[in-house]
Amino acid sequence: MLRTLLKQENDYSGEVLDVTEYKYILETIVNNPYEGIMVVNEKGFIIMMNQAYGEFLGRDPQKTIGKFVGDVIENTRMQIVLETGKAELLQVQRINNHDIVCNRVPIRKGNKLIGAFCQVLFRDVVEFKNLAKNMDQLKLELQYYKSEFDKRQGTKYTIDSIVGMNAKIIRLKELLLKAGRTNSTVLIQGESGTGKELFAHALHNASYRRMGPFIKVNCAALPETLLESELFGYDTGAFTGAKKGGSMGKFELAQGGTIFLDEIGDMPLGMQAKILRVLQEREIERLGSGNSIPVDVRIIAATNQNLEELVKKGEFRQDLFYRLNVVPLNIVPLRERREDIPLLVEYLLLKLANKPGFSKKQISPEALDILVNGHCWPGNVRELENILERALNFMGESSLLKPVHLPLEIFSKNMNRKHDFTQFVSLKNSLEEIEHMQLEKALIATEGNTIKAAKLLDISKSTLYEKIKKYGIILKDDLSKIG
Ligand SMILES: Nc1ncnc2c1ncn2[C@@H]1O[C@H](COP(=O)(O)OP(=O)(O)OP(=O)(O)O)[C@@H](O)[C@H]1O
Repeated sequence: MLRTLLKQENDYSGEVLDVTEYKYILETIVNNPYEGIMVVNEKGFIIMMNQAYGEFLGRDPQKTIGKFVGDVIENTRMQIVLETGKAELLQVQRINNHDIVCNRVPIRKGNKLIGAFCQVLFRDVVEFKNLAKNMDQLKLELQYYKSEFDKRQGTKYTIDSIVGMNAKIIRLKELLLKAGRTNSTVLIQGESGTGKELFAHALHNASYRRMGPFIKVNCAALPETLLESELFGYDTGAFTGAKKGGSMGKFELAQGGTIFLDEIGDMPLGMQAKILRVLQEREIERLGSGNSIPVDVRIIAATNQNLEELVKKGEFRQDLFYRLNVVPLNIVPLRERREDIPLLVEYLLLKLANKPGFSKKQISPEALDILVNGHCWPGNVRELENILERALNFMGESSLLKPVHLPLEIFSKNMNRKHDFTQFVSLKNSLEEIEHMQLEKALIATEGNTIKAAKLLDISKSTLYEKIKKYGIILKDDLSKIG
């Protein structure tokens, strides 16, 4: 019948097994030395027992044939399986002082139950427990690597995270989307804190590689020898202390995804030659191995240095520069797109509000005016983010970010600034505004010490208290509560 089945159900064009071969295969399976197998008829009499089961019982299997199963095997439940007709899988059964793990399965011919078989999967539950333990361990390891992998991917930013309506930023976003459709190498240049990494994340997420890994390498952070093994991995014995079995490098980890070579301008010349080779050949060689491994990786490089200048000085390879600069993205410094500052402030205040300990705050027009017009932003968006975070720390319970909450150097530079929005403010109001600011500033500078603050402002302590009351300044021991 099995033979007919094979003939009917298989389109398999190879040779069909004949009955003798089939019998041989089945016998080999039944007699395999790793698994005890026993078969009973519908009445519970043993009709087959393999050598492995016999050895485990310490009996000659042939001599068990025809005996009632309950007389041969301790704690057997074969009769129950025959009664219920239900399989019992992965059951623990105590035999010869061992807790074995077995399957008990009924055998049917049509609707009729004609017997059952038992399969000993583990001769001791300890074996099984060890396996389960190993599996738990593997599950934990898998979870760990998964979370590490997700962390490495860490591409939480998309094109929508790039805030800005400046024409150059819009053009850059368009370029980014176009580059997302290709596999071309991208070189992102821009001052520190302009958002180069943000653009790299967004590009990865805008590309077909978004489901693949995003692997970042800081080329400035490691000495040449370490950088090489970090990038290309190594084989067993590549150097003293090399892990047995070797290790994958970042290029291999980035297979199918993107590798982000940050601070490429700081890469040593020797390494530059090796990166050039990867760009040309699209393959890498682990340290200490003669074998090439093909890599399917998109390369994004970034630097805050002027690479062309470095090329002129002989500190950066010209050929590598050309290879990297296929799609150039030059990020505009913040001082050249001041019109984006209000948008960025709004976005960053929201972003900060999600951090523990912070809540949503508004910014006063005066403070915003200072941020837009009163500072040159050498640290770009990162500096703006830091300044806002610092201000939130100073503000305490106050809901409005005022100039006084800005860092001293920015605040003092802008003390006399005529705010753009100030059209016709009564003299009384503007004087009060300045007085209020000065009071808060002095209290911040003296960490809430009223004697020192009064001295700084050249007024008496009682006048200081009067004014504190007038402007509703909350004095708390904690400086951060001054609002
Ligand atoms: N256009 C933008 N919109 C929103 N957030 C931005 C923008 N540009 C930068 N940021 C934020 O500013 C911070 C600094 O950005 P990022 O780390 O990408 O700068 P970078 O140019 O890579 O800096 P570095 O050269 O120092 O490595 C990040 O928190 C980033 O999210």
